[in-house]
Amino acid sequence: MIEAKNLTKRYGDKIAVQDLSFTVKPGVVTGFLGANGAGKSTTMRLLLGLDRADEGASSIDGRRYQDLERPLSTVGALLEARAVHTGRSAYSHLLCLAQTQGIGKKRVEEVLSTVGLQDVAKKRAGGFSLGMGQRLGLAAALLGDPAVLILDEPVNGLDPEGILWIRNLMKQLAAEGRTVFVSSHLMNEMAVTAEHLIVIGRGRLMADCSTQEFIDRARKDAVLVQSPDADALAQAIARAGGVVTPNGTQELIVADLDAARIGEIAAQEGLVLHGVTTQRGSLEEAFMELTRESVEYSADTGKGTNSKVTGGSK
Ligand SMILES: Nc1ncnc2c1ncn2[C@@H]1O[C@H](COP(=O)(O)OP(=O)(O)OP(=O)(O)O)[C@@H](O)[C@H]1O
Repeated sequence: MIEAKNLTKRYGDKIAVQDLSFTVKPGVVTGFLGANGAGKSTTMRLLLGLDRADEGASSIDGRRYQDLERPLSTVGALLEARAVHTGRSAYSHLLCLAQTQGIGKKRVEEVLSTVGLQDVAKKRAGGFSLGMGQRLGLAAALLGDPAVLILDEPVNGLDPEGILWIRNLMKQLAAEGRTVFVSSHLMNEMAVTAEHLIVIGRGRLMADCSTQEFIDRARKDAVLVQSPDADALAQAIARAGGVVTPNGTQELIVADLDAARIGEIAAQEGLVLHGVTTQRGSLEEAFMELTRESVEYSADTGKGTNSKVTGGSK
């Protein structure tokens, strides 16, 4: 389990992370979502003791990262895939890492095969593509068979097949009971990967809830209604509490009432319906909107001004 309590990190005048508190539980993939520059990498560096928080504290399995006796066996991290000694082969890179923590050769071979690099294990890591570099970084994270994984934008540079592969791997690692904390700026990717989401904007917590809850809350569905009796139907829908926007002479866009209810109203009123289609709002758009609100709020001076966005998020 990962815990962050009131984490704040400043770089000069710039506040990268502000009073951030959350808990990441084992058994599910938790997505760490935020626009570029929201503070995801900074938070992950703080969790891993690579940077010092100005205020607040964090722990992994109840202990500060610095106090872990065998860090690689407790928490595996993927921060920067390119941080590999370019002249070394993938195998020797992993072997060097393994030897610092008393991990054997067999485990090196195992993780190379888990990430699908067994055939290029003896090749120079410097010549690897970005996607292969990500796989190697992931192999390093898995080396100590850790119960906690912290992965910063792991799908970066991967092709669609690689993205699917890493998505399934993360789910499998979580299903094994591990804590999997993965950052991304891509809402749609997180929607299909993570069961729980921690969303930040400008270093502040905006949401901490299940992915389904976030989607339900963020999405504004509308219903497209086609009818030769559009005017009469519009009035009946409005009386029932729907918000109607005419869209041409025979079309209405309705908010705040679902398709089934609209069908019932038409039947009750004896009005002809040609079509009733629920239009799902784009998740990516909803996320951008949420992020934009937080940016505007925090730019606004006031403390705690993002409470509107965080409201009911637990
Ligand atoms: N070492 C640093 N010195 C100064 N400013 C920094 C430093 N590291 C991060 N920042 C700033 O802190 C803010 C948060 O950056 P961070 O990299 O944590 O965001 P992020 O959410 O990971 O973004 P991205 O998705 O682009 O990686 C940004 O405005 C960034 O410019």
